Amino acid sequence: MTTLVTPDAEDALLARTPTGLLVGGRWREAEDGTRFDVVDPSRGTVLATVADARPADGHRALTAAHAAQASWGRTPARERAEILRRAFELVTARADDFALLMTLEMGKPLAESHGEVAYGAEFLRWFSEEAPRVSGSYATAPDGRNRLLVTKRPVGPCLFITPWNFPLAMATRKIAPAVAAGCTMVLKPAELTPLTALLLAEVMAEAGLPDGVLNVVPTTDPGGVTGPLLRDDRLRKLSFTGSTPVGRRLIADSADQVLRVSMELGGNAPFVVFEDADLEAAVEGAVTAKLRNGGEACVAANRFLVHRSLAVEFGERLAERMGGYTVGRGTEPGTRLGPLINEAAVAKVRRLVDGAVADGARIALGGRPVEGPGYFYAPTVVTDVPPGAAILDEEVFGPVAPVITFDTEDEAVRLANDTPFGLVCFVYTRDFDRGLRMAERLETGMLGLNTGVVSNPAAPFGGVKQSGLGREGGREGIEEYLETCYVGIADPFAHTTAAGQEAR
Ligand SMILES: NC(=O)c1ccc[n+]([C@@H]2O[C@H](COP(=O)([O-])OP(=O)(O)OC[C@H]3O[C@@H](n4cnc5c(N)ncnc54)[C@H](O)[C@@H]3O)[C@@H](O)[C@H]2O)c1
Ligand SMILES: O=CCCC(=O)O
Repeated sequence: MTTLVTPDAEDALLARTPTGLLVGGRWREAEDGTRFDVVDPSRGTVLATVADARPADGHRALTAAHAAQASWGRTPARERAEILRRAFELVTARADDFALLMTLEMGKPLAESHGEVAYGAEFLRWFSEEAPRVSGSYATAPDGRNRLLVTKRPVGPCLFITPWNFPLAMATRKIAPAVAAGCTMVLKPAELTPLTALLLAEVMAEAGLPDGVLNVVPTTDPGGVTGPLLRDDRLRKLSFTGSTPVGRRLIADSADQVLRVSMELGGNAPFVVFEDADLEAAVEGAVTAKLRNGGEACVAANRFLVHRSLAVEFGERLAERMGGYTVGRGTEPGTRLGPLINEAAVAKVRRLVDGAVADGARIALGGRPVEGPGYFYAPTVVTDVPPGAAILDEEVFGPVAPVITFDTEDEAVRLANDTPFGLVCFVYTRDFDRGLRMAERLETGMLGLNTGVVSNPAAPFGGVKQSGLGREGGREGIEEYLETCYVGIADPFAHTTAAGQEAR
């Protein structure tokens, strides 16, 4: 079989990728020397073994971050910006390495991994430009007397917990604003995809990040390593990206220290197609919103709500387009859909699809795992899904598009909002007023109007309801890492002479 990358090139990259813990600028083994396997989801075989941090390693990492905080926080913003800019250039220069590593450990096709390199690197560039723009204000109180000086300072040492689905971008989306703001960090990457984060840490050091500013502790015991850090009063902030159940628990665990928290959690995105939509554009957007990252994205369209007058044709065209996707290992030419992350993910998708069929839905495409090694599930379109089916309530996190119908705008709004999540909605309509009405009526942090992609480092990414707290990216992203400090100053004219008072 031909591949875009030779096995030798894969081995060479894996051999030069760090596999230790990064603590205080030094690569080291776990305290008890344990390591864990990183698995290739397209084959089920072991790619590498990585040091498996223990609670003592997490403690050391926070000690290093805490020790580095004071001098890092005082480093001029321009210097921090230049480190980020160099990191952007280094990641871009090593795009082939980052892309291949993500394809190997996470499974997405190489072309998509390259897309993530560009996306992830852009957070470094965007926040290199934001770092020198942090500013405060000076004002006179409304009664004309005291002066109000408002400044910003770094929050302090942060803990980052990231998921496996975007191994680079979910890390840079946190690291870049933290560096820009002057915070130090402990990063715990997902145990399924630690290699990309470790390579990124190496590149950040090469870009000039001082020792101890970024510490990385992969572990198979995430609760055991991060729990004590949340209770340690040297930590000032937690930023988490992952599932809502884990996020909910981490918010509770952060309450003891009253930590600042940012939460990027799960979604259940509706993709609404009105009767006046450009149908071809809607199908195109639907394929992107569904199959980007193989459907393993928090912003993946999870429910297709289509006006009854278009539903049959939409379902047929969607099935035709998704059926054209070649499934395979991400390094093989022509592959457009890679494997799911592991066996449990395949079992979950299977349960949801089989459950919908048992409830009366119809399979228009696919509907089953792909035979053979690895964790593949065929592109799938399910139509006539009845209300109440679990597939409409849970994040599918796979290449499955359930289609349901509606008759009126009010019904579309009711169905779209009928979820505890509120991350993103997609709306297709040629009526701009209707688009704006939907932007105001839908309970969501983000809305794609006639587009299937909203993710952009220059935009505030985040959700409402149980999809999270706070925003990443955009002008807002750096604020998550800054504290506001206000200094009240006595009226500078209060004790001046009569002449001085006149000058007031
Ligand atoms: N809103 C967003 O920006 C966004 C982005 C990517 C993924 N996600 C969501 O993430 C989920 C998929 O990712 P996942 O399966 O890796 O999620 P997950 O919640 O299982 O794991 C996320 C991270 O949390 C860690 N973790 C798990 N249990 C923990 C514990 N008790 N204490 C501390 N850390 C713990 C994991 O090791 C991993 O690093 C989906 O729900 C997806 O929607 C959201
Ligand atoms: O999985 C969620 C994050 C995806 C994105 O940033 O586009």
